[in-house]
Amino acid sequence: MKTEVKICGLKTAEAVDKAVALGASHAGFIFFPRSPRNIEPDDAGRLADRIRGKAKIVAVTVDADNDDLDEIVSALSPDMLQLHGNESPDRVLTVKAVYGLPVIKALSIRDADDLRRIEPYIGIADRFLLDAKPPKGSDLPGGNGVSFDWRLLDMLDESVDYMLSGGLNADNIGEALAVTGAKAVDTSSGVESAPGVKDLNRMEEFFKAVARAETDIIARDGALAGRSK
Ligand SMILES: O=C(O)c1ccccc1NCC(=O)[C@H](O)[C@H](O)COP(=O)(O)O
Repeated sequence: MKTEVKICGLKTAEAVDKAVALGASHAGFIFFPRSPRNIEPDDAGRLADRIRGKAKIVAVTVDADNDDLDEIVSALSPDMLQLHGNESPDRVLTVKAVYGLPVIKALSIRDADDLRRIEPYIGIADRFLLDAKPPKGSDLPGGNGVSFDWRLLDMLDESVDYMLSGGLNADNIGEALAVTGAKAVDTSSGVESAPGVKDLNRMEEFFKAVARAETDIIARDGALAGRSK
């Protein structure tokens, strides 16, 4: 099956068009003023109009209140909301009820206890984005370009629908997919030339690396199945 790819932190028409041309399943827009990827809702809405129906439009917010969400949802008309702060399961339920949109709940992972924090959201969040814990000193909850130990995901129930995130780039996505078997991945700084500046060549390299990994995994699984006959 084709891996879903979310490109996050899009800010320009060139990057948005390229993401979709390369086959991105999701396009993420960041609404967090401290981020180098922050975008005004109206600007994001204009960019999203270029690709509506071709990739899912995701509004990424951090502990946003309803006033902020009202403005973002009305300007962007997203397909999904990504809640990337400390939103509780109750808050996720409220956001879903108020906006009638599916929610991706982002969780930051460093160890097994962090992964267990997924439990109260199961059946509430529509999808999870498993990102690395921000490094000490970072004032961004995401987009930090760091990975977590992917082997932790061995303990995750197979029914959990998640996107693998955190420090993914063309050099490590093959190993990340081989270790986790993730069906969906997310990248931001790994396809940038500077914070907030998407690099079209790096985006292309990322998609090529995903395609190579898919071929390798099919070959590996085929060889394993052959051996067990
Ligand atoms: O990317 C940001 O600047 C950001 C800021 C505030 C909240 C979330 C943010 N990013 C969310 C994402 O979905 C990123 O793609 C994810 O954190 C992975 O980023 P990276 O490690 O740079 O690939």
